[in-house]
Amino acid sequence: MHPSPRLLKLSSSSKQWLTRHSRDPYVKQRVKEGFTFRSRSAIKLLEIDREFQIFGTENYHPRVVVDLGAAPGGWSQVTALRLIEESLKKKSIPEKPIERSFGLKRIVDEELWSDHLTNQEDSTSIIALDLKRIDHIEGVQTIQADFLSPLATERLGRVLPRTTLVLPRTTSVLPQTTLDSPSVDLILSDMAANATGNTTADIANSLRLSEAVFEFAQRHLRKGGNLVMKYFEHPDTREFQKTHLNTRFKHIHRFKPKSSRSESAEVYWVCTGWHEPDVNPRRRLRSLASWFAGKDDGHM
Ligand SMILES: C[S@@+](CC[C@H](N)C(=O)[O-])C[C@H]1O[C@@H](n2cnc3c(N)ncnc32)[C@H](O)[C@@H]1O
Repeated sequence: MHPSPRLLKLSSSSKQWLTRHSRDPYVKQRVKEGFTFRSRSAIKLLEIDREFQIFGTENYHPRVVVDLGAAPGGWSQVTALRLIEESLKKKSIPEKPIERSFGLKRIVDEELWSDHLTNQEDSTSIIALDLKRIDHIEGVQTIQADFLSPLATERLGRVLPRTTLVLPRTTSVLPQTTLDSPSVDLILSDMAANATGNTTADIANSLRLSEAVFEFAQRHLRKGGNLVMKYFEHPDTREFQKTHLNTRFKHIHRFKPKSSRSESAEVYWVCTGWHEPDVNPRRRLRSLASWFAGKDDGHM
């Protein structure tokens, strides 16, 4: 077969990309059964969820999810669909696995969907942020901002649901004290800075994003909350895991989805069980020893 005239005009790297793209089974998978996820990345999140049940188990039901680096919106679509599925499961309404029915209308009818959005008990909050504009997704609030800018912090702070903690009264004279407590159950970050071609600079940029996500978790992730974050394999990212993630999460897994291209250095941290920093020196020493021995899954 002769290549089309349009293909002939492209550079050889673009041609290679197009050929690889058209043969990629995961690109085909995202346009299955009449519904198109906006990104191939959506399939990676489905894989992560299948492996680690990040959207729900019998006794874990995330209600507030923040999706960072969300454009064009594949992960947010998956999140919206999976949270509905889990809520239907709770109500014992038979759900169909979304791998087999990607379309929202195939999973729930309009009535169930609007019931889900208005029912306080079930209400979920999905907030998606990106430098780029994200087209509307039902059930998802979108923010266009640079996550590293103060504007993003301010806008996220404004839309995040508030959970107020009423502290016990110490005396009847002083007024009751209330505190805003963290409200986020799950943070997703598929953020990736544009590659510069300089590995040192690329790793530094990627670490800056990871550190900002960790700071966000310190302010907003509730106890027991979870985090899924993309990173690029490098000794510096190992160090970041040791000094940051290992001190605050109960379990840390490093997971490379099958749908992630093998030539890409991207991997995902799947971190569960956010907790206060561990101050027991003996336990910290034991965990560090097993970390150095390479036996851990990052568990401190
Ligand atoms: C791989 S894409 C995410 C794909 C997305 N998970 C999906 O399924 O559609 C990475 C995204 O990170 C965003 N990004 C990179 N740096 C960012 C920053 N500082 N603030 C916000 N978004 C950022 C990029 O604009 C890009 O859209």
